Amino acid sequence: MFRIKYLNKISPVGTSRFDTNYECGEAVENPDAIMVRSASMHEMEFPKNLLAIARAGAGVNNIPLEKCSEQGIVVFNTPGANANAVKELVIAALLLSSRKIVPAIEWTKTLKGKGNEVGKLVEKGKGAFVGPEISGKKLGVIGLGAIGILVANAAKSLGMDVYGYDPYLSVDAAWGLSRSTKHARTLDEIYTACDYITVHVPLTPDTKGMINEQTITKMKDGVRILNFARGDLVNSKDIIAALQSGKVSSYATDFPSDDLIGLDGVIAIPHLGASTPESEDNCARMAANELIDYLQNGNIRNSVNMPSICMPRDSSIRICILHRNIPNTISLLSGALAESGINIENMQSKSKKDYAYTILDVTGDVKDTTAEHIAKLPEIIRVRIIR
Ligand SMILES: NC(=O)C1=CN([C@@H]2O[C@H](COP(=O)(O)OP(=O)(O)OC[C@H]3O[C@@H](n4cnc5c(N)ncnc54)[C@H](O)[C@@H]3O)[C@@H](O)[C@H]2O)C=CC1
Ligand SMILES: O=C(O)CCC(=O)C(=O)O
Repeated sequence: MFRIKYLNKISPVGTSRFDTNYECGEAVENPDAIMVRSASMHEMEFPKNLLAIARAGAGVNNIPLEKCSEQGIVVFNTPGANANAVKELVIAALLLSSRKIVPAIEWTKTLKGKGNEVGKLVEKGKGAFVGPEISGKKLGVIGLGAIGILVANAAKSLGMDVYGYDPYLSVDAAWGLSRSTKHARTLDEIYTACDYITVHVPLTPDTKGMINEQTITKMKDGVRILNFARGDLVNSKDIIAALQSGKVSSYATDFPSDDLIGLDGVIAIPHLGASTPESEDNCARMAANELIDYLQNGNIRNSVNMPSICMPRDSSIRICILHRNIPNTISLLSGALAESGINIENMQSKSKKDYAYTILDVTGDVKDTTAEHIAKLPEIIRVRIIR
């Protein structure tokens, strides 16, 4: 029996994947795995037996990755599963930021009760809400991952001239990108050329505050900025100053903070990027499948802190070892198993930065003490025997 704790509401399309071998829910104690959306886990103490965390979504800045790696906790996310939902909201925000739609709707509400005068007042007042078309304008997309690519391609089909910047662009992503997207080799190319700039990078120490006074100064006067990635990518104080000076004409964000709410030019949305039934279902399904395959088979797919390994089961006993990425670890492992008379039928080992994962399908007399024996070897973080 595995115990799965939910830290947020997870779509039943995912949770229904767990059969009677699982006890699941928000009240589950001492879990083997956790499913989470945006809840912050930075202050949490993890139980010793916690094997995995699945983020039903893309961003993992709410999870203490290094602490998880050190404790042998595999962290999964669901790449691309909510990308279309975010893309659609970003396209909506491009139009909202251009056409002054939100203040216009608010103003229209003030006409309530004016009776037959409404039509006349509308025609008289609408001039305050003129805003440019997006067609023919330059859009800079920073970060061409699952979301950035969809935004770039959709904007292209709406007639925009799209510039993309991503120094780590994957080959798969490059194949998916419209060929007419202009390749910006530096951020400055985006900043100096674009009328609209949208950010789709993860929040990391490198990207934190990347939109700030210094970078805004390089942008065109009246630039419109969209942030549907993470609030801390943009320095709030600097964007507020730029909105007040008119340098930035609009800031659309999915991450409101107290200082931004209600300011002229700010379009603040309550983190709705992934809030569609389709994306909630996709993320939950993918996250549940990742957990099930890891808990039952030791396979790792879409982990952000450990290498991916998926190996078909070759024998009824599988030994899964998370360890540090240090030379000679594999030979120590195979030596220890040989000493215990255990034969390796099949194995895979992969590393990711400082960590590595080895799966061994074995035959022989694997005792419960075998795991304890292997765990005593240097650089081993966690050993699991799956029967
Ligand atoms: N508003 C919302 O509800 C949602 C927000 N997000 C946010 O959007 C971010 C992106 O999501 P996905 O596109 O699904 O992730 P992804 O991992 O597919 O794409 C991220 C891209 O950013 C690129 N990148 C990383 N550092 C960069 C840098 N310094 N400069 C330029 N490019 C850089 C990577 O190479 C990658 O191609 C997530 O990390 C998350 O924070 C994601 C889903 C929903
Ligand atoms: O689960 C959510 O609603 C948030 C989605 C998100 O921000 C992400 O996937 O990074």
